[in-house]
Amino acid sequence: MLLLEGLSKSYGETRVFHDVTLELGTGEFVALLGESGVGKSTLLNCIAGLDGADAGRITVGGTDLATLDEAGRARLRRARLGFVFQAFHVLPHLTVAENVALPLLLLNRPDERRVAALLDAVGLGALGARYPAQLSGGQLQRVAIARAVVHAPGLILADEPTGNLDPETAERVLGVLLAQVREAGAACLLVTHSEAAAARADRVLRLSAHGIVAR
Ligand SMILES: Nc1ncnc2c1ncn2[C@@H]1O[C@H](COP(=O)(O)OP(=O)(O)OP(=O)(O)O)[C@@H](O)[C@H]1O
Repeated sequence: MLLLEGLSKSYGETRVFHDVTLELGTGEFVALLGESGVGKSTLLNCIAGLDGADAGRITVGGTDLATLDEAGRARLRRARLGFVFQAFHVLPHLTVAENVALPLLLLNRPDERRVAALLDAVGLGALGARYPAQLSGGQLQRVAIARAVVHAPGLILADEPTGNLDPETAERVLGVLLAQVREAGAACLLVTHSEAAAARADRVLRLSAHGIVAR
């Protein structure tokens, strides 16, 4: 589902990562660890086509991102990708339920039952009519997780999705991500500092300035 080959990225003189190679198959749940600032979020942004790598190749579902223009990358993101951003990026003028429904609307596949089921699954079943400003940080994080998986994407990129959650709630949302992997066959790359989250993964990798290695 995802193939990274010799991926390198610098910001000016600062090398972020170098020669990253990784293959992530359908139905695989992989945790990516690494020190703060080592480039984990930047790597996810490159995979999503939101940032550009300096060298190497990114293939998502058999498509080389370099062969797509901006509109093509946006289409690929919409159809195949679910992204849980570290900063959530929940839209403030939409309700919780509308935020979660958005990926389905963009694909012309509205499905209120699916939205309601996912809100229930992340423990927000009673809060669908609220606006983001009326939620806690951990609740916003769960909105972002429900939104990332609502359209059953083939590839889920999750940046610290349990960072603001208590252990029990964290376990619950990991279960939602795992269900997408185990039952819907998604591939999931989970960036985390949490050992509990890493323990649920099929493989645990570590990103350093030299590349990605198995931990
Ligand atoms: N737009 C940018 N311009 C310049 N440097 C940047 C930019 N974005 C990120 N960086 C730098 O690139 C490095 C990698 O940042 P990134 O956010 O990818 O790290 P991370 O591993 O996700 O960190 P954390 O675990 O703290 O979230 C950091 O040193 C950061 O300061």
